[in-house]
Amino acid sequence: MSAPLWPAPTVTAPVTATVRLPGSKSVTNRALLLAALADGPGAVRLALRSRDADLMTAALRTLGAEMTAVDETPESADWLFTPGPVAGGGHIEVGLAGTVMRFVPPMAALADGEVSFDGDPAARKRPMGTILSALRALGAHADADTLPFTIRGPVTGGEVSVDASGSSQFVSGLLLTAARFEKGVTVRHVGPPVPSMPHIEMTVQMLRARGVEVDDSEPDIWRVAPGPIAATDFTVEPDLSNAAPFFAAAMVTGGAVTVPGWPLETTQPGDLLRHLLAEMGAEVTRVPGGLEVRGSGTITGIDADLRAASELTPTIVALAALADSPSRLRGIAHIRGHETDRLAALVTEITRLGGDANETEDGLEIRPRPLHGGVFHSYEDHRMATAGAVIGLRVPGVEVEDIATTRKTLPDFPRMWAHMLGDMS
Ligand SMILES: O=C(O)C1=C[C@@H](OP(=O)(O)O)[C@@H](O)[C@H](O)C1
Ligand SMILES: C=C(OP(=O)(O)O)C(=O)O
Repeated sequence: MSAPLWPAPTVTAPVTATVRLPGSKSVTNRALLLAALADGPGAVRLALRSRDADLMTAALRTLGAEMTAVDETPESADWLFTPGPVAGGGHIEVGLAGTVMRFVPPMAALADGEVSFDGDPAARKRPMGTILSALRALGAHADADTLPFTIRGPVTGGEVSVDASGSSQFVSGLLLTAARFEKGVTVRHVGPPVPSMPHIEMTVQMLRARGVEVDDSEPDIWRVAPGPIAATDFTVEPDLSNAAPFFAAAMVTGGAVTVPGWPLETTQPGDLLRHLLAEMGAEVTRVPGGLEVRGSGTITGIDADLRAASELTPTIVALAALADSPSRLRGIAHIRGHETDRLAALVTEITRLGGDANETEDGLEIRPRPLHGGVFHSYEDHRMATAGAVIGLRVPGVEVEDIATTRKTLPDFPRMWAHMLGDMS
């Protein structure tokens, strides 16, 4: 059965809007897990509500966390935690969430009893072997190398070598729980470069903010000392990566989009949009309390290494397909293991609309050509769906299949998109 089609709105006038974004998926899911492991009652405020965040809260409850949502809106919740021992015996559904499938198993290895994991059919294809072998090396039992699997502790911790070139989440997952391992952990990466390094910095910074001792002074080695994780009252930043399609709307239409609450300093890789979009021809300005992106309507192609911010690739590709010169994106071989094989999916969908793109060993080449309408498939990938919406702004007749898949990290993308466009479409 095919998913419903969403006619992407096309606009001719410049889009001018302020777009308030809900909390970061990456920060929310780290903060929730750390609050559940903390040494006392704490709070996670303005936590994202979305499929990935809901999967994390359900997983933590399965592991015994006592948590109550207060001040709920459709987009956010303030969670109050009363931590207790990690409980085994349960089953956890990870959906298609990398942060749940890679961050929760190390925590489950603290439980006294088995914990089983499964996820969407597409999740069974995502790489898991690296973190499951690492958990085995640290004392736990894991009965498979992909979903579904069962974890049984105890995990004692110690030293482990991993090849994290497939995902930074292998490192983040081990570090997040490691302070609770008897011996802490030393993770040594051996292999091609680790992608998405800002996400590891996010992990390290959030651990340090909770009193955990982390040594990252040597490249590719992270040491976490055993000890308590301090309880905090913590507020989640807006999701800067999710700003990408909205800023892209300003660029495609020659308008201006402002995102309030853009932090002055952050570990979110979405902050790299400031440089990437400027390089593609946007005027990017910090305005009081936010960030404004203004487009001229003309987009310049880009030659960029996106390894640090690989989750921005689908939006950058949508812009590149509408640019006035070719683009080359490098350093992103590992996104073949994201929600879908993003390199293949982007080439297929851009080509389907009359565009010209190809895969390289570690990225994509895009040569702009006039595009026509058609179905843009989303492959259960929220960022593929929003890339289709961006192209549809300029190309009439684009229909995005399964726009609801955007619920992975945004509670109501179609409403936000319509709100941004006002009555222009
Ligand atoms: O730790 C995180 O929150 C994330 C890390 C990155 O994963 P990869 O290192 O697999 O790219 C990123 O792409 C993903 O969206 C979120
Ligand atoms: C790669 C992504 O997600 P995940 O956290 O599931 O890895 C993403 O959001 O682009």
